[in-house]
Amino acid sequence: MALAGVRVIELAGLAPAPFCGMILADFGAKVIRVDRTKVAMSVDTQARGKQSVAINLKTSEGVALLKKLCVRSDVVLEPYRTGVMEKLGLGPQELMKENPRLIYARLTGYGQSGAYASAAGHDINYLAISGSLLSRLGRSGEKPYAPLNLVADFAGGGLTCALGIVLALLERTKSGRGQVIDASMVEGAAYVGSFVWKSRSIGMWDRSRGENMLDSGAPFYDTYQTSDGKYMAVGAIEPQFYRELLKGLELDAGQLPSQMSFSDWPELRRLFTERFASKTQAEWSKIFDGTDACVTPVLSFEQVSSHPHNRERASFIKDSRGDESPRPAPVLSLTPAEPCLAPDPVIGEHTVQVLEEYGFTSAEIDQMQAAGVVECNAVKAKL
Ligand SMILES: C[C@H](CCC[C@@H](C)[C@H]1CC[C@H]2[C@@H]3[C@H](O)C[C@@H]4C[C@H](O)CC[C@]4(C)[C@H]3C[C@H](O)[C@]12C)C(=O)SCCNC(=O)CCNC(=O)[C@H](O)C(C)(C)COP(=O)(O)OP(=O)(O)OC[C@H]1O[C@@H](n2cnc3c(N)ncnc32)[C@H](O)[C@@H]1OP(=O)(O)O
Repeated sequence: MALAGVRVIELAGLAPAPFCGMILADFGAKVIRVDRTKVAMSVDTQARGKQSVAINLKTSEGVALLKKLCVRSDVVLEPYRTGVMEKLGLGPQELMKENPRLIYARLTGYGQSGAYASAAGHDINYLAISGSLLSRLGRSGEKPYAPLNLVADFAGGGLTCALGIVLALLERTKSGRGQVIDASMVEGAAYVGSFVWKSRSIGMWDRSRGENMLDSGAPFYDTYQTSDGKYMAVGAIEPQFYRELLKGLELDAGQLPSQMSFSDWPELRRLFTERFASKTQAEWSKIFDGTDACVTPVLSFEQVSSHPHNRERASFIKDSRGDESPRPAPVLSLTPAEPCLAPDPVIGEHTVQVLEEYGFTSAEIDQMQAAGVVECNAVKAKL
């Protein structure tokens, strides 16, 4: 796999950093998640392929231990509020002094500087501050709407940070040096939203929220309920695809206003709504599959892996417990990801194994466990 041989120390966080760690693990990195001790259960639902070491960083021995792990690692990924790592004596200066090749990835909401740097926040706040995004999301006449926590946490945060890490690893092959990555979810989300910013120049966002072509304003770019309470997604933007949409809906283009007549959009939407409500999702799929109308069923969790397209590409995988999740993307022809199918690690499951790999003796591990510096839960995990 592309990242085989790369060692990552991931400090346990909420959502974006775990996703970043999972991407690296899926593509072959050895990812060691550092959990707190005395925690009943991990909230990391994106722990695929990771190992867990439980270290109490509120002890000087725990801090010294983490430093030792970082000396022999390629990447440290930290998800804490600005200044937390420095307070622990684990800031970039300390860790990179001992390992100048270390890539120090800091994944935060607001970045390492600026008025909000040390404030608490979540996806919705980062999306709000990114400006172009939250202010533009939502239906006409309604308040802004946050679309799950996908944009800031995962696209702007976890994914962007993973890109930064891979870029830094690539650069290190030339300079031999690591670097600090300041991955701010506000900036990552705004960057993901570059299209919104840069397409203002062609008038894409001249109208109010929810009244433009791609923000649910246009009737040909929206979802419609079917007679069985399911939905179809319509993305028939280009005229040739729009013609196919009308054909499938059995609407006569000659009797309708022009596609791009804003003032007629409400009437067109009413017509489309009425038509879609007359058949089931399966019936509409049969009509539109194999056409260029850009009309697809809105699939539920239950439907997704059995949809013919996803099934053919094996786009969803099942782990050893039978739980389904998306296959890692993209697909690399030479070194594809090989996602681990074993259950996620419990906290401290790999403490002994990892510390032994990093050169600690059994006696040293026992001593740290007795002193409450580390927690080893391997036996519990096998029960
Ligand atoms: C919208 C998403 C968030 C969704 C998350 C939800 C999925 C989950 C949130 C709550 C979960 C539920 C809850 O936990 C209760 C149940 C628990 C049960 O086990 C499972 C079911 C639950 C219902 C559970 C279910 C779900 O998991 C939840 C609902 C997001 O937007 S995520 C993005 C958040 N933002 C960031 O990541 C930006 C950067 N980070 C921050 O700004 C802050 O970290 C943050 C997130 C604001 C949290 O601030 P906090 O004050 O709590 O922490 P920090 O200031 O960062 O400091 C960390 C302190 O911890 C110390 N520490 C770290 N590691 C160790 C260690 N190994 N040993 C000892 N101590 C450690 C560190 O030194 C800091 O200590 P100090 O405060 O003293 O400096």
